[in-house]
Amino acid sequence: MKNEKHLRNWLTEMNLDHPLVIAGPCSAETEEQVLEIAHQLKDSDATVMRAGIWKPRTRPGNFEGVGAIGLKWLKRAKEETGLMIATEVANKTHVDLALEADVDVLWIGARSTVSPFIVQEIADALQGTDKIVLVKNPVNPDLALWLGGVERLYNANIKNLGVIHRGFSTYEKIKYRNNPEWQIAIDLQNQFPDLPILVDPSHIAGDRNLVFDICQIALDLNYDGMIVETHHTPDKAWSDAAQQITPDFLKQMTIDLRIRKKEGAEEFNKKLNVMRSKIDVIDNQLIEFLGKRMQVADEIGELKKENNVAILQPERWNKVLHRLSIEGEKKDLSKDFVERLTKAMHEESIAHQHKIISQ
Ligand SMILES: C=C(O[C@@H]1C=C(C(=O)O)C=C[C@H]1O)C(=O)O
Repeated sequence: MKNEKHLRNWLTEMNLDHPLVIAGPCSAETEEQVLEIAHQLKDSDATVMRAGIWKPRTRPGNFEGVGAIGLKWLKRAKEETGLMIATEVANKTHVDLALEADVDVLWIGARSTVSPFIVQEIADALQGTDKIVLVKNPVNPDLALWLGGVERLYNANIKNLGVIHRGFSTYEKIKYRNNPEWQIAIDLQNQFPDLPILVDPSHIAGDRNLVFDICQIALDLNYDGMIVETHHTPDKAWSDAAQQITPDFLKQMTIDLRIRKKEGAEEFNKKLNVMRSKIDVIDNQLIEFLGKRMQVADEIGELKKENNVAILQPERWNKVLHRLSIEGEKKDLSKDFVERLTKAMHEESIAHQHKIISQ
């Protein structure tokens, strides 16, 4: 699959003057709930209403979705409000039932994207459909697996495609439920600038108080829209209560979010170019200094070789890490960034010395 302009046709044809909004509850719970939310979303920016019908949870024993009956409720919501409807599919039966109910947008969940078997089954069941199919990132930070999922659909002649960035699982506790790892989505956009990308702030955040900020970051990174869990009484939701927002909150949020221009005017460009040349000079210096650092690491490697001393020196390495994190703090660099940078430098100097010692 190559990037092609036509990848965004389905989105362009929606003719929206704002980012695409897909909103609705984590799970369809009752017919009344689905219809109530649909009517509250009717005069919002939402074009599509979402609701989970089948909800396999991390651990069994929780509410696992209402099943196929929920599709009837969604269909009724569509008839009454004109909203398009969306749900998650995870196997051929789901696809067949969703197509029968004329669901407009189908998405593949993060736990399905990890499995090429499942994605292929879904792709085969959807073969040639003109429905919109969105692929959530896999739970693990693996861009090839994510794109592989999209490609399986593309190869099954499904042309209305997009991706949803919902963040990645981590073992350590972090501020977010799922780590956004924005760089992965940026890499995806670099390879496929015309493949529509939506943010799922609800699953990244796990907390409704963070939803706005995540949407703003995504818009600043040129995302095309958002899929947001929205419930009329979020605290009473049967699943993911903490991360759902109300339709009113959504309406205010889409007013408050700042949509920035892709490019600026002439005066802006002049100033920008001056600043960018400064960055270019500094980047060159950084590379030059890194090269110099590696030359010294090479000399240390020669010395270690002559004296038969191990490459990794944990005590020295810990001192370097500690010293640079203090220096970084003084320069207003985040601890996390300095740590990652220092580790990357260390890895490179270990690789250099390894090459020397094994010669
Ligand atoms: C350069 C050395 O080798 C390794 C690389 C280090 C670094 O890049 O700063 C530090 C300690 C060693 O693990 C060294 O021993 O000083």
